[in-house]
This record gives sequence, C-alpha cells and structure tokens, in this order.
Amino acid sequence: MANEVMAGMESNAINPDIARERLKATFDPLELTHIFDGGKERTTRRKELENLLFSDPLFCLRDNIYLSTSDLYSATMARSVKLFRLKQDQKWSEDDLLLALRLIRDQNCLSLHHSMFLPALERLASDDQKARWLPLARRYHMVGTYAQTELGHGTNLMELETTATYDKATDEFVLSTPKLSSIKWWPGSLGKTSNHAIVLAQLVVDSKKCGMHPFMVQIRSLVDHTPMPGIKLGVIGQKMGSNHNDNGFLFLNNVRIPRENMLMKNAQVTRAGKFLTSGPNKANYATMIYVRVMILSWSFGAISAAATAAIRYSSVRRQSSLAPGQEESQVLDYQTQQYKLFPTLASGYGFFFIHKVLSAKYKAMLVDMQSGNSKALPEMHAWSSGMKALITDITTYNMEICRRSCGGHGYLRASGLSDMVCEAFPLATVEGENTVLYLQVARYLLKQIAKALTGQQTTGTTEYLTMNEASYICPLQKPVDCRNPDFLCEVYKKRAYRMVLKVAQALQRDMESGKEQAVYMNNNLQPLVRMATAHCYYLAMRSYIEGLASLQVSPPARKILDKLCCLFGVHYIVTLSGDFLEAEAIGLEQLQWLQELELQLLAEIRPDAVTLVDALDFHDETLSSAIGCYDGRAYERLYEAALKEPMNQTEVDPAYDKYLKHLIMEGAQSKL
Ligand SMILES: CC/C=C\C/C=C\C/C=C\C/C=C/C(=O)SCCNC(=O)CCNC(=O)[C@H](O)C(C)(C)COP(=O)(O)OP(=O)(O)OC[C@H]1O[C@@H](n2cnc3c(N)ncnc32)[C@H](O)[C@@H]1OP(=O)(O)O
Ligand SMILES: Cc1cc2nc3c(=O)[nH]c(=O)nc-3n(C[C@H](O)[C@H](O)[C@H](O)COP(=O)(O)OP(=O)(O)OC[C@H]3O[C@@H](n4cnc5c(N)ncnc54)[C@H](O)[C@@H]3O)c2cc1C
Repeated sequence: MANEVMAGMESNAINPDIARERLKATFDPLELTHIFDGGKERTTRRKELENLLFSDPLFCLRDNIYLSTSDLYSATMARSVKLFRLKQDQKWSEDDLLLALRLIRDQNCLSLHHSMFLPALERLASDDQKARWLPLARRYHMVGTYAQTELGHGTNLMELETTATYDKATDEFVLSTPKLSSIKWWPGSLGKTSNHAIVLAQLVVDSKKCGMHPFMVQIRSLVDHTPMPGIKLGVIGQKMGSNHNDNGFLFLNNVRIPRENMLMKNAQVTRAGKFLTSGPNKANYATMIYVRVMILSWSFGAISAAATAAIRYSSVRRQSSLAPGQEESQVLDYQTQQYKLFPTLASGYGFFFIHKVLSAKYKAMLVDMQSGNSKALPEMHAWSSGMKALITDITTYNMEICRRSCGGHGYLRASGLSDMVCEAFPLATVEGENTVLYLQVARYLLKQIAKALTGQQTTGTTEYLTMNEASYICPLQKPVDCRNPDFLCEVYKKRAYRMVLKVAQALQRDMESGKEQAVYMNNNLQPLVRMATAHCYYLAMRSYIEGLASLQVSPPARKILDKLCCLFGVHYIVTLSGDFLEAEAIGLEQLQWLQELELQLLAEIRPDAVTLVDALDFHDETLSSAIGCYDGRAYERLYEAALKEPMNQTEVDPAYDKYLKHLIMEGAQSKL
C-alpha cells in the first residue's frame, strides 16, 4: 500500500482526466489570456515576473497555512521587503509592481500603503504636499495607512469623533481620540507596519466643526519604529482571514502636528485660522471611490481563482456514476455541479469587463475634474458604490459555492479555497458596507426618477428612467431571442424601471399620507435596497456587453465569450425570476424558455470549462490550491500537504505524554 502511494507520488504525469479536458477546447486559451493580461507583451512580462518570484521559496504562498500569526506576519514582511527591493533594483514600473502584488495574491504587509495611502496622497494632498511626501512614500521611507474607521463608527462619517483642533498660538493641529469609541480601529498595516497614517478627523477651528478632513500623522519613530509620544497602537486581533495583515487600533492623545500636515487639496486652514474650501462638497471622499472601482478588479481575481480551483478539481474528482454499471463520473459532468460553477465562471469573466468599463469612465471623470468640472461625480459615486456592492455580493456568495462544490476537501486549508473565501469575505464590508452602498444608489435613483417624473431628461446610467413603459414589448418573442444579450439587457432595464417607479410611488403615497420622512424612509428601506440592486444588475449586464463589444477576437473565442455573457444574463433572471415576473419584464412563457436555455448553456460550456479557467492562467503558486493545480494531481498534492503539517513531524504528539497517556494507563491498570 505504502509503495503504491509512493509510486503515485513519484510519477509526474498529468492527471489523464484533466489532460482529456484540454483536448476538447473549442478556442485558443492564449488569446483570452492576452486579453486578461492587457496584451501579449504583458503576458510575457507576467511570466518573467512569475519565474523570478516563484523561483524564490520566500514567495511560495502555499506553506503559509502551517504558520502561526506572528510567523505569518514575519514571513509576509520578509516577502514585502524583498518585493519592494526588487522593484527598486530592477526598476519595475508601477504596473509591474501591481502585477507582482497580484501574483502573490496581495499577501504583503504594505498593502494599505499601495491601495490607500499613496492614492489618498495623490487625491487629497496639495501640489506642494505631494512634492514633499510622495517621493518619500514611493521609496518606503514613509510607510503609511488610511485611518478613517473608528471603534464606534465606520459607515457614518459625519459622526467620526477623532478631532483635529487648530491651535492658532502654535500654528498646529491637536489630534485627539477623546473616547473609547473614537479610537481608530481596523486600518490595514496600522498595528505594526506603518510609520505614518492619513488620519481622517473632524476639523475644529475656533470651536466650530468644519467636517471630516485628512491629516498626515507620524505614528512611529523613523529611527527605531517605537510609537511617537501621545500615540498608542497595536493590532486588533485574529480575523476570519488575512491574518498576515496587521489591522490595527490607534489612540491619539493630544498629538500635535504642524498646520501644513492637513492634506490641503480640497480645503485649507490659513495661518490666521480661516477655513477655506476649494473642492466639491464630498471631495475628501475621493479615495473611497477609487478603491471601490479597484475592488471590482480584486473581485474578478478572487472569484476567478476560486472557479479555477473548483472546476479543475471537479474535472479530476470522480464520484458515483451517471448510469448504472458505468465507471464513476467526473463530478463536473453532473448538471448540478455545472449549475454551481459555470454561472460563477461567467460572473468572473464579466467582472473583468465590468471593471474595465467603469475604470475607463472613472479616469475620464478625473480628467474632467482636473479642469474644474465635477458634474459627473454624483453619478460616479452611485455607479461605483452600486457595482462594488453587487459584484462583491456575487463574488463572496459564489466563492463559498465553489468551496462547497469541492465537498470535504474544500474545507481543508490545503485546498486553498477556504483561505480564498475568508480573504474575500470582507470585500462586502470594506470601503462601504454593501447595504449602505445600495442605499446611496437608491438616493441617487430617487433624485433621478423625480426628475424623470417631472418631464426632465435623465442621462447616463439612468437615461432609462424616462422610458415609456406602456410601449414596452418583451424582446424575447421566441426561444432563440433569449440568446441575445442585448435583449436580455432590455429585460433587466425594464425590471429596474418598474422597481424604481414602484418604490418612488410608495414613498410618494407615504409622504402624502402625512407620515414623517424618517418613518416612511425606514419603512421602505428594504424595497430601496431591492430597487438599487435591480438597477445594479442592469448596469452590470450593460457593461458586460459593452466590454465584450470592444474586443477584437477570433470567432471561436467570441462564440464562447458570448455564451458566458448570455449565461450571466439568463442565470440572474432565472434566479430572481419573481422580480422579473412582477415587473412584467418577462412572462411565464419566457421564464420557461430561459430556464431551458440556462441548462442548455451549461451543457454547451461544459467542453470548454477547464480551458476557460486555464485561460485565466493563474500560476500554481498564486492559486496555492492542492486541488486546483494545472496538472490535476489533487490527491498527490493533498497527501504531500498533509505530510508537511507540523503535527506530522513527530510520530507521537507531546500531548500524549502530557495527558492522554495517563488516561490510557489508568484504564489499563483498572482492568488488571
Ligand atoms: C482579494 C482581496 C481581498 C480582500 C481585501 C480586503 C480588505 C482590504 C481592502 C481595503 C481596505 C479597506 C479600507 C476601508 O474600508 S477604508 C474606510 C472606508 N469607509 C467607508 O467606505 C465608509 C462608508 N461610508 C460612506 O462612504 C459615507 O458615509 C456614506 C456614503 C455612507 C454617507 O455619507 P454622508 O453621511 O457624508 O452623506 P449623506 O448625508 O448620506 O449624503 C450623501 C451625499 O454625499 C454624496 N457622496 C457620498 N459619498 C460620496 C463620495 N465618495 N464621493 C462623492 N460624493 C459622495 C452623495 O452623492 C450624496 O450627495 P447628495 O445626494 O447630492 O447629497
Ligand atoms: C478587513 C477589513 C479591512 C478594513 N480596512 C480599513 C482601513 O484600512 N481603513 C479604515 O479606515 N477602515 C477599514 N475597515 C473598516 C471598514 O471600512 C468598515 O468596517 C466598513 O466601512 C463598515 O462600517 P462598520 O464596520 O461601521 O459597519 P456598520 O455601519 O456598523 O454596519 C453594521 C450594520 O449596520 C447596517 N447599517 C449601518 N448604517 C446603516 C444605515 N444608514 N442604513 C441601514 N443600515 C445601516 C449595515 O448595513 C450593517 O448591516 C476595514 C474593515 C475590514 C473588515
């Protein structure tokens, strides 16, 4: 038996089931890989970086599962420092660095430095301040975090309690977290790593509150890394995942900083203590929009990694058989398994395109804002909030489905899936809790429908609110129409329109009945979220189509991409069919066609499933999944991983000598 196991381990043969899968492909995966990488040259560059990083054991992530939290932090720090040295020594571009971070699944201690500290400096600091701090931050002399959330408040920024009081006598701000609930709580890289923080605090000038503003605060010594006077900080404790990240707390006890340390792009306090603003009302919220757009890209990475591991594993896992007497079937052949995994895959592919579309719009808005035009800001806030909420909802839900689709092995950390899921879960919370973000979308939609109902034209993402519902004819007139993504998009649009209208009318009725606004708003909060979600599905479908339309690809690649887009559209109509029927966007006949088409699409995608995840081209080290490796050798790798487990390094565990032995021995004696 042992010999048989060892023989299996020694052979490097690729699993025959997964090898056969690749022969069935109808398209060239490399073509799609180039699209995901941003071009052929970027694929080449990625491979170079993969070779460089993964030839060094420091960057091998799969052994992280054996480490204690402090060892994990230490290993992550070693990796981070090495990575940033490589960047400097090898003169990597910023794109190369972002790529390298993606390859190590952002397992680095300076993640907040890159994802928020630098972006916040770029967006909130004046030109002089940027000239002063950015070079230091880019060289990692200043290592920073973004400290906004407090123990008592994360969502409600108006009620943040940290204060920055201007002291005219000394030309300084005095920063203070006056109560337990005011201490900064959660910022990534705060507990042990950062020596600076952009602290978001209520500005107080002449005893007047002037709103939330950002302040540069040095929190640790640049000589020995000890906390600066007046500062107490540490880590907040073990989390469900991402324990390499030292999310921290920060007490500020009358910490003095020079007036010039207020980030002054959007507002200034003069030497004489005059408060001036120079940007739009919520200009200091700019970093949050940026990160919300980024989160779409992170979600794409997270959901596609989970789909890759689950689909590869499902192609090599055999369990029961489809017909009596046959050999056991690959679990990927069960329709139920396809139903779990292919809509997830289709969603992951979609998020790539949705991110591309939104990111381009966001960049265009930034250009406009530089020339003083911030007209697009409210729509961009609603759009980015909505997409962040919907896409992270779908991502976290479907990643857990992927994990469960791997049966028991999905629960093993060596499968990689449990860690992937736990790392992704907070996406629904960070950068605005999803319900709260849907409610921001709802606020925007109510303003737009009010315009539409008073005869004004709405534009952009809400242009449809001026639709004439009476002239709506369901575009799905025969079964084949259900394969047309544009038609499906019309259906999503109709459902969104009806839901917005319905909620707006309910609110109007409640208002006219004399109820207080606070009461009727709360009584309609859940419908508001539902209506916002419907709008977000429409936008997601629209962007998926728009992103695909802009691609130059071969007919076979186009065919499979269109199928995925169609599956995405069909799947969520069928899943949420009650809404679509209620909105009269479809009838029962159309629902039947869509249900049949969904199953048909599962079967059509089946032969390409493994190649579709191969096209995403995750390196085995990035995936860190014993069951999701390219070669499909799931059992061999699970067994190897078990052998590495620290508890297996001794035949008899010390706990036996300490405890169990006595019980067993006593039992033996009493028998005598
Ligand atoms: C694979 C990787 C896996 C895992 C990674 C995991 C973790 C690491 C990632 C990231 C690190 C996380 C960092 C953070 O979380 S930082 C903290 C982020 N915090 C938040 O996002 C707070 C959420 N709250 C808010 O954004 C606001 O408070 C809220 C929008 C909810 C309400 O704001 P406020 O109370 O000030 O305003 P209202 O009175 O409701 O008015 C709304 C009004 O304001 C306009 N608005 C709101 N936000 C913005 C914005 N960002 N930009 C522009 N305009 C904005 C909105 O349009 C309304 O305008 P109007 O209707 O005209 O009044
Ligand atoms: C892993 C992780 C990393 C983080 N990193 C950072 C960081 O680097 N920097 C930083 O500053 N912060 C960070 N945060 C904090 C994060 O931004 C907040 O946790 C998030 O904004 C949610 O706020 P909250 O925790 O106050 O939730 P709460 O607002 O307390 O939410 C609790 C519940 O109340 C509901 N709720 C709240 N307000 C309303 C409302 N108005 N209407 C209806 N329902 C409502 C929510 O929907 C939710 O169900 C991080 C958090 C996590 C988990």
